Amino acid sequence: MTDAAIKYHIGFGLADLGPHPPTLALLSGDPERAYRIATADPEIHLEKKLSHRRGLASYLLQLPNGRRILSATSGMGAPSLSIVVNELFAVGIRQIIRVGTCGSLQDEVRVGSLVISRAALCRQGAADDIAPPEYPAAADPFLTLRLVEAARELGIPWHLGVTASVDTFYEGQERILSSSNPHLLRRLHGINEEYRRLGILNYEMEAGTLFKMAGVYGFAAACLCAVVANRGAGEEVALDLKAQAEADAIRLALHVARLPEEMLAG
Ligand SMILES: O=P(O)(O)O[C@H]1O[C@H](CO)[C@@H](O)[C@H]1O
Ligand SMILES: O=c1cc[nH]c(=O)[nH]1
Repeated sequence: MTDAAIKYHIGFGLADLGPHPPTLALLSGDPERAYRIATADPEIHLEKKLSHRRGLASYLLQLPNGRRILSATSGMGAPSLSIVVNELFAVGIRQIIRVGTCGSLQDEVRVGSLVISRAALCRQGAADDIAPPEYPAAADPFLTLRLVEAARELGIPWHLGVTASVDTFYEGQERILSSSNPHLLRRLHGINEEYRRLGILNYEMEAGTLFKMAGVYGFAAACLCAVVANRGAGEEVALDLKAQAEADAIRLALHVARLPEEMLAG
C-alpha cells in the first residue's frame, strides 16, 4: 500500500516523487550527511530537495540509468527513525540502507573503517512497540552481501558482525567521563566489557529498530556505519578521522545504490 498524501513528518508524499518513484532510500541520522550523499557523485543528479521539515532533509536523486533513489534523514535514535521509516514505507520505499556512524567495541575495528551489520542486539524501547523483544533484528542478507562485495571492490576497510543498537549515546554506551550524568545505573556498569566479550563490534542508535521494522513491515534493510570512536581507547569521537570515514561510507552506499536493481533483491 502506498499513499499519495504528504506525510506529516517527512513533509512529502508519493505525488512528489514523479512518474517512476524510488523504492530505495539511503538513510542517515544526520541531515548534513543526507545532503552530502545527494551531492557526492557528479554522475548522480540531485533532482530536487523534497523537504527539510523538522530537520529531516530528504532529496530525490536520479542515477545515470534514470532510476530514482532517495537520500533521507532519520534523525538520531529509534523513535525518530521509526516515524521516518513508517512514512517512507507509505510512499513506496522497500529497501533502506542506513548510512551511519558508530563507536567501536573491538580493538581490531579501527576508527576510519566501516562496520556492516549482519544483525543487531536491539536494546531499544521503540522496537518494543513494533515487535516483541525476542523478535530477530536481522539485516537483509542480499543487501548486506552487496555492501561487503562493494567494500572489497573499493578497497575500503570493513568488518561484518553484530551491532549493539541502544537508546542513549552517553548512559547506554557507558560514557561516564564525558557525560553530564554522574549516576550511571548499576546494570550499565561494565556493559561495554560484556558486549566486547560477546563479540559485538560496535554501538549505534538506529539499526536494531530498523531491522525489526523491516521484518514486520516487509522491506529489506541493511546498515553500514563509519567508525568514529574507539571505546576501548576512550569516550571521544575522533573528529580528525570522521570526515574520511563518512566519505568512505557514502562512497560505498552509492556504489551499491548504483547496482542493477535485480542485484539488490533476494
Ligand atoms: O551518525 P548517525 O547516523 O546519526 O548515527 C550515530 O550518531 C548518533 C550519535 O552521535 C546516533 O544517531 C548514532 O546512531
Ligand atoms: O560512539 C559512538 C559514535 C557514534 N555513534 C554512537 O552511537 N556511538
